[in-house]
Amino acid sequence: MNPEPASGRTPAGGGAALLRQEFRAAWGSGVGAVLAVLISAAAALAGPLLVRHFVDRATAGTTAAVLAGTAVAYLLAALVGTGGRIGSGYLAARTGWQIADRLRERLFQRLVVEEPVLEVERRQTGEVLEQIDGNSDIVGRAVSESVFPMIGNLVVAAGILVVMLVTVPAAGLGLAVLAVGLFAGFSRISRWAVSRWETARLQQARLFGFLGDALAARSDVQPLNGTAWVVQQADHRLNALFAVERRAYLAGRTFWPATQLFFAISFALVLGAGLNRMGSGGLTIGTLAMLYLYVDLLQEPLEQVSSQADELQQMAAVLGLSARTLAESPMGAGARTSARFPEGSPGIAFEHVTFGYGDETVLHDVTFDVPAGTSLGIVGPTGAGKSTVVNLICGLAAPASGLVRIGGVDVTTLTEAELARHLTVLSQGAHLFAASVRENITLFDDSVPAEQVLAVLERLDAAGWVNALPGGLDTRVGAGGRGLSEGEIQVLAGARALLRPCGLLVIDEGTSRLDPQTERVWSRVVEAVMPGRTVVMVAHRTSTLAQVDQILVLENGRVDVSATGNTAEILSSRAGATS
Ligand SMILES: Nc1ncnc2c1ncn2[C@@H]1O[C@H](COP(=O)(O)OP(=O)(O)OP(=O)(O)O)[C@@H](O)[C@H]1O
Repeated sequence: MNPEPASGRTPAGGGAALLRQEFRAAWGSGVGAVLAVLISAAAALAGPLLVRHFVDRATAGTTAAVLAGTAVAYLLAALVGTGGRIGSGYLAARTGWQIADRLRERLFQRLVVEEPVLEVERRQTGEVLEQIDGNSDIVGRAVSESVFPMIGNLVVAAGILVVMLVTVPAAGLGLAVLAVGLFAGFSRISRWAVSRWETARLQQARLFGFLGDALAARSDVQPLNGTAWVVQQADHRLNALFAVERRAYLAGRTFWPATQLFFAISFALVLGAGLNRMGSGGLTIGTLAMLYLYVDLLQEPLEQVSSQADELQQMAAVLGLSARTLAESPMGAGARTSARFPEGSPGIAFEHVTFGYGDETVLHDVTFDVPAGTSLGIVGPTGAGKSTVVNLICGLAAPASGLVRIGGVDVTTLTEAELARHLTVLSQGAHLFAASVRENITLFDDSVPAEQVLAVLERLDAAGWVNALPGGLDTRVGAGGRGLSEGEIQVLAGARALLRPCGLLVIDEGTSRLDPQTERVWSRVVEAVMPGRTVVMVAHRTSTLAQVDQILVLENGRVDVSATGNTAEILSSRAGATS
C-alpha cells in the first residue's frame, strides 16, 4: 500500500528527500533488509573474535570441550552470516523493485498524465520512456545491489575500526584519520561524478528519443535513402554519450587505487603495531591473529565500496533529476474548479480569443458562437489555426486573452473529468491500441455490454464486418490499427464517439486526401455521430461541410468575416462562383 498518493510532490531537498520518501513507501522490506544486513555484519565481525578466543585458549592449554564449543560458535556465526546475506539479498531486491515501481508510477503520472497533451506531444516518446523507465530501473538496481550491501560494508568497516581503536589505539587512531580523509575525498569526487552522470542520463534520454523517432519514420527514411544519415546521427549521439559516461565512470573508479592504498597502510600499521605490542608482552597471539583477520576482512568491503561507487553516483544523479521533474508543476496547471455545465448539448462561444504557441501568436481576436444543438464547420488553408481552435475547445490549451465558453462556463475553469463527461472527439487520426476491437471501442470499459457495442456498429453499418472477423468483437487489432484499412479504423473511431453519451462533439478531418471508398465510409460515420449534438468540425471536404449549419473561415489565425456564415448560402455562392 502506498502511504502517499502517487502524484505527491517531492519536497525541497532533491534526490535525498525523494529517496527517503520512496523508502518510507517500502519500509517493511527496507527495514527487514537493514536488519538482515546488520545480522550478517555482526556475524562477520564475530568470526575473528572467536578465532582469538580459540587461539588464546588453545595456547593456554584449555580443555577440548571448550575449544570444540568455540569452533561450533564459529560455525554458527558463519551460518548466521550466510543466512543474513541470503535474507538481505532477497529483501534488498524486493525493496529496490518496490521503489523502482513506485518511482515509475510517479514519473508516469507527472510526465504523461498530468502534463498537458500539447506538452507531451512536443517531446519525443523515446525520451519520455527513458526518463520514466530507464531512470526508475537505475534506482531500483542501485538500491537492491549497492545501497544495502554498502550499509553492511560500512557497519563492518566501522566495527573493525572500533576493535582497532580498543586493541591497538595508536594504529586505530591513524586508521580512523585515514578513513575520514578517504570518505571526504570520496564525497568530493562523487559530487563531480554525479553531475557527469546527470548529463549522461539526459543525453541517453535524447538518444532514445531520436531512436524512437527514427523507428517511427522507418518507412519514410528507407525509400528516401536516409538510412545512412540516421545511422550517422545515432553514432554521433552514442559517441557523445560514451564520452560523458566514460568521464563519470572514471571519476568513480579513481576511488579504487585510494581504497587499495588505504588497505595496504592499514595492514602495515595494524600488524606493525600488533607485533610491536606482542613483543613487549601487551598482546596475545590470539589477538594478533584476530587483528590480521580483521584487516583482511576490511579488504572486501573496501573493494565493494569502490566498485559500487559508480552505481551509487548514477543513482544520486537520477534521483536528483527525477526529484526536479516531480517537483515541477505541470505546465499550464491553473486553478481548475468544480464548475459544471448543464446536461444536454451545451453551446460553444469564442469571445475575442487570442492564442500563441510560445511567442508566435496563431489566433487573433477570434469570436464566434455555436448555439446549443447546432453545428459549425471550420475551414481555411493549412496553418490557419483550425486545429488550434479545437485544442482550445478540448481544454488542451488556454487562451492568452479572451474566453472560450462551453454551456456559458469558462472552459479553463473546468476539470478534465467534467469536460470529458460532455465532450467526445471523432478524428481521422484516431489512435487504435494493440487490443481487441471491443476494447478499442469502449476504451477498456468492461462494463459496456457487447450488445451495446454491436448496436453502435449497426448504426454505422459495420456490425456485419465486425462479426465476420475471426474473433468478432474480441479480434485483436495491431498497434495504430495495423491490419485494418483506413475506412475500418474510421468506423472504429466513429463507434467510439457514438458510444459516449456526450452532448458536445468535435470532429477533426485530418486530410482531404481520402480514396473514394474511404471517403464514403467517413461521410457515413460523420452523418451517424452528429445528430442531437453541438458539433464543431474541422472540415476539409465539401461532402461533410454540407452537413453543418454554419461555416467559419479562418485565414492566418483571423476570422474571415466576409466568407463566414450560413452553410447553404456559402455553398450555393461557391457553386455559383465555380459554375
Ligand atoms: N503544438 C504546437 N506547437 C507550436 N506551434 C504549433 C503547434 N501546433 C500548431 N502550431 C502552429 O500554429 C499554427 C496553426 O496551426 P494549426 O494546426 O492550428 O493549423 P491548421 O489550420 O489546423 O492546419 P492544418 O490544416 O495543416 O492542420 C501553425 O503555424 C502551426 O505551425
